[in-house]
Amino acid sequence: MRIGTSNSTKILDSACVNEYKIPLIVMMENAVLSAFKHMDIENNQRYVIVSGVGNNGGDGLGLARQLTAHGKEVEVFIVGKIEKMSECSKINYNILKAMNIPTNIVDEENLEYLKCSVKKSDIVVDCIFGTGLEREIKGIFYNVIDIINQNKNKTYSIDVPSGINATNGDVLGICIDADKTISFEFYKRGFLKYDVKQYIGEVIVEHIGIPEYILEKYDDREYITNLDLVKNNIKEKNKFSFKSDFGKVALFAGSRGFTGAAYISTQSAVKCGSGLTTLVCEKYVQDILSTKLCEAMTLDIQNKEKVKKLISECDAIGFGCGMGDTEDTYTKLKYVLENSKCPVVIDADGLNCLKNKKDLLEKHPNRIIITPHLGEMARLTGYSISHIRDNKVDVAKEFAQKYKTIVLLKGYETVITDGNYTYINPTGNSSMANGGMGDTLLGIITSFAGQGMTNLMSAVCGAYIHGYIGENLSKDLYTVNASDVIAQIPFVMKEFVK
Ligand SMILES: NC(=O)C1=CN([C@@H]2O[C@H](COP(=O)(O)OP(=O)(O)OC[C@H]3O[C@@H](n4cnc5c(N)ncnc54)[C@H](OP(=O)(O)O)[C@@H]3O)[C@@H](O)[C@H]2O)[C@@H](O)CC1
Ligand SMILES: [K+]
Repeated sequence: MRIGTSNSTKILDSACVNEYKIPLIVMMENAVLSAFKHMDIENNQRYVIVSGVGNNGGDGLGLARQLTAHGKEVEVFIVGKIEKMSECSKINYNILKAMNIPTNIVDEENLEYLKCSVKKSDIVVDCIFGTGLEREIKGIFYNVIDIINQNKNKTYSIDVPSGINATNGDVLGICIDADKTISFEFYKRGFLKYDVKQYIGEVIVEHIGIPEYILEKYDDREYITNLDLVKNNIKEKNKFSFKSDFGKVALFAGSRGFTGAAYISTQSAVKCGSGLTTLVCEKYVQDILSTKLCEAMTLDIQNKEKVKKLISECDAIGFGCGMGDTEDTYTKLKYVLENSKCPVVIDADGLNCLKNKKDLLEKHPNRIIITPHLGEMARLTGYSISHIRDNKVDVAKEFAQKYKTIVLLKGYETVITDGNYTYINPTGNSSMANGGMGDTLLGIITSFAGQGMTNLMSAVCGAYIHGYIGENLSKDLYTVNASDVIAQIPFVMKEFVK
């Protein structure tokens, strides 16, 4: 699914109209018909359409016609100056007048009447503002939105709940509290903002007849990951394959009190299908884990010669889980990066130790994947956590471009980007918010990178599968732990294999 802003909608609109000669009224009617499918006409009879005078309003006027044609009781309210009505809205307005479908122009005098109609309706369809909302909402527009929110039974918003800035999610004074939002072509970027989730209800993204190749040409390269993309990246195991075909990976993890992190990240890589997995750790961690890890090998990190040989031959390396935020961790990371050529996935203390030494990232462009949570990203960038949360896509992209890394910024709707292409992960839930989950994710991503997926796709597919497993398990489990996820990895990979 594509993510877009007000600007992307404008650019797409003008390309369709000017370059591909699709008249706007054709796209508007497609929008009307697409939205109509989601009006739940089987269970509802009374509709109130509230339209502005821009094209979002035009969508509403078209919907009023379609709903009437299907035998529904429809009342239309228009808010704004009729003389400013957009060309396509006017076409739909004139059709309504010719068909004797009653329309009310909202003013101070009939607000009470609007209130009664909203109260009596099954569904209010909000078509006041869409992507064209530009400034703070005041006066009669404010009152209308307030009346809808206070008196509605249900509200369905067309394209954007009126009052929300589609680009950044700011609420411009007031906004419709939608039960459902039917958006066109793009999941609006503003909907990613955490504070806005409470207003958008269920979001459906509908097509309005624009061919795929035009969308591809004009999209912003920002997407919500879908299952097909993940499936396309998980390949059937060829019957003639050897373990060497599935990647040799090493995990640098663990310290005293944090042996679990080493176990979890290593075992995740094993279960994900890596051909050969080695945990590289301090001797005391090795002594604890070498009996627990049956399939993976272990190596004492002080055995310099063997470590050097291993990392020079590895297909991917995971680094950082439970290692401690120390100078020693930084020295080890530097050594790993300088003596290997493969992708390196860095998490947790591997990131914390970089906070004042990001030049190490610059020295190794195009091979590092970092997987910070908000706190780790704050330490790395110097931005506050709230700034990162509200601007997560921009912050992740900026960092990825500057340091030429893949950034996987964890949180509600994890962001994954190489600075050019960006994916938002839709899977996972709060049942997974417990220790060890990040270690699992690192193991999965390292394994995928070692098996030959691109670094970006390793992170995208890793995040998707990790969240997918957690979400499924949470139907039966109150808390989903890392070991629950690890056990499910091979089953889900089998389910996803093409
Ligand atoms: N390709 C697609 O995706 C297609 C999209 N389509 C639809 O078009 C929608 C975009 O339409 P749009 O560009 O006409 O903007 P829209 O949201 O109706 O708002 C503009 C109006 O609001 C007004 N206004 C703004 N802020 C205000 C404020 N604070 N307070 C008061 N007034 C304010 C502004 O007035 P002005 O600023 O000119 O004074 C103007 O009158 C899009 O969301 C989708 O639903 C389809 O129909 C076709 C294909
Ligand atoms: K709207």
